[in-house]
Amino acid sequence: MAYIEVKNENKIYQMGETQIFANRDINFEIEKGKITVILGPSGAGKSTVLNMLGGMDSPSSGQILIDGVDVAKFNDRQLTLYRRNDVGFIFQFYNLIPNLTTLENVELATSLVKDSLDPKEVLDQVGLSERMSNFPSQLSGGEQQRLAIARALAKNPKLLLCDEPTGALDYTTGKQVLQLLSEASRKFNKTAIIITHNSEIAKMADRVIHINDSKVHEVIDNSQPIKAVDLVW
Ligand SMILES: Nc1ncnc2c1ncn2[C@@H]1O[C@H](COP(=O)(O)OP(=O)(O)OP(=O)(O)O)[C@@H](O)[C@H]1O
Repeated sequence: MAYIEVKNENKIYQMGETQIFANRDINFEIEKGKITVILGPSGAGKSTVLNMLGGMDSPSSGQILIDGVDVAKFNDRQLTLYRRNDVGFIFQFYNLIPNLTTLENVELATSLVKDSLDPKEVLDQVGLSERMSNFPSQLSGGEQQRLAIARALAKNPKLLLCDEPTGALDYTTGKQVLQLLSEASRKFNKTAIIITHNSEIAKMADRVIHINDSKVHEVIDNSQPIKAVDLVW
C-alpha cells in the first residue's frame, strides 16, 4: 500500500442551481519521502486536491488515505489535530506572524505539536541561524520563505504541502527555495507535494501528477529528477 492513496475523489461545489466539479474522480498514489509535483493550469483543481490532502476540506466522495488512515472520514476535531500534527504548509505568501521573530515563529508552531524538532537546529539547517531575532519584515522574500519552510519542517509532519512556493519570488531566489525544499525533503525523509502551473518545476519531482479540467490526465515518474538549481524557465 502506498503512503498516500487518493481513490475516486470528487469535490463538487453547489452554486445555486449549478454544480461545479472542482475535482472529478481523482486517483493517484504517492510513496513516502518522495517529491511530487501537481501540475496544471489555473482553475484545474490543484488547490482543491491540496486542501483535501491537508485536511482543510473534505471531499464530496472518495477516499484520502494517508499512512493507511482515511482523512476524508475525519470530523472537525480530528481534522484540526491532523492539520496541527501531521501537515506542514508552505504558502506562496509565507503566512508568517509579523510581530514574532524568526525563532518565535518556529517555536509557536512547535509548541503545538508533540514530536517536534529543535527550532534552532532547523533554522540552522535552512541557513537562518544569524537571523533568529529578526522580524519577518526584516528578511528578504527568499529568507521569509526559508523561515516558512523551517516552520513547516520543525513540526516534523508527515506531509509537506507547498502551494506555489516560488510564486512571489524572483527567478534565482525561487530556484534556491526549491533546492532547499528538495534537500530538506530528502534529508528529513519528508513526503513533499508541490503545486505549480510551471512545467519546468515538474522536472525536479520524483512523480508528476498532471491535473487538467478537474481530472488527472497523466501520472509520470522521473527516474532522474533534475536538481532544482539546474532548472531553467
Ligand atoms: N469554495 C469554492 N466554491 C466554488 N467553487 C470553487 C471553490 N473552490 C474552488 N472552486 C472552483 O473549483 C475549480 C478548481 O479550483 P482550484 O482552486 O482547485 O484550481 P487551481 O488549479 O488550484 O487553480 P489556481 O492555480 O488558479 O489556484 C475552479 O473552477 C474554482 O472556481
